[in-house]
Amino acid sequence: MWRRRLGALLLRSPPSSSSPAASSCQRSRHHLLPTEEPLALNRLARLFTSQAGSDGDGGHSQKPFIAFVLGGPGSGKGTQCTKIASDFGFVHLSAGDLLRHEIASGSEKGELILDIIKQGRIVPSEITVELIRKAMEMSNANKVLIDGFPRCEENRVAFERIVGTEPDIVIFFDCPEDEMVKRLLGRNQGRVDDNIETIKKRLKVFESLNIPVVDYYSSRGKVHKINATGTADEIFEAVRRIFSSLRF
Ligand SMILES: Nc1ncnc2c1ncn2[C@@H]1O[C@H](COP(=O)(O)OP(=O)(O)OP(=O)(O)O)[C@@H](O)[C@H]1O
Ligand SMILES: Nc1ccn([C@@H]2O[C@H](COP(=O)(O)O)[C@@H](O)[C@H]2O)c(=O)n1
Ligand SMILES: [Mg+2]
Repeated sequence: MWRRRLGALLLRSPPSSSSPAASSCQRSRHHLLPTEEPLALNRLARLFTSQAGSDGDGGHSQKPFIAFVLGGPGSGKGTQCTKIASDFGFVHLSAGDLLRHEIASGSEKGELILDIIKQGRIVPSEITVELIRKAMEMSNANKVLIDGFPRCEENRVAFERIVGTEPDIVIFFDCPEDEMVKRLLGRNQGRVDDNIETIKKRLKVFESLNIPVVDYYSSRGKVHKINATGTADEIFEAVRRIFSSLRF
């Protein structure tokens, strides 16, 4: 059972050091918020030790099929994920949406996340991975799209460590910067990061931290690169060809 393996992995995880919260991808080691590590590890350890060996929880006994969906800000990840979810029966988990939901909850962690998102930086990996892990557990899905994750090498490593698995495929939407900027400035959804100053920072972070992750998965033969120019429907035709050829 993939969850049981995850439990074992968690219980073997070496303790991380605590440090003041900052954007973890800008730092070189794994960091947790001061109160985060005992909370996360205890909760996870409890979950996986109490459920180990029990398939009667209604959960899937097999690892879900996981597609990471990457691309620059405004490249159309969310738009295409909605279509994939509807046509191919995937659950769509957007890392950005999960973080915004945490902000909306009014939690202390949400205040930290808001501050980082306003700066176009990357939220500490353990926070994001824990939100994704919980959402995966709750959805109980066997096909999952994880949109906007991993954004940096540390995100990637934290996912493998905490969730205990790798993506089956990685979709990469390749879009020119001027097109992404135009789309973001026209999005009009009231996002705190859709202003030209933050967009410039997000583009820099994308180039310096996210592209290396795409390169990593390319070297492992997992990346499907899609030209993200044209209409959303035209792009989805290319997406459809990829998903139609998969065996989940
Ligand atoms: N092919 C397209 N042509 C023109 N506009 C598009 C296209 N695809 C998406 N859009 C629009 O561009 C904006 C950004 O799209 P979307 O939210 O899907 O991007 P994203 O990659 O999820 O961005 P972010 O990383 O900021 O969440 C939206 O307003 C969306 O309606
Ligand atoms: N793995 C992630 C994903 C997102 N963020 C932060 O959220 C912002 C918005 O993300 P979108 O995918 O909705 O564009 C992003 O700019 C980051 O600040 C993150 O830290 N880690
Ligand atoms: Mg999005």
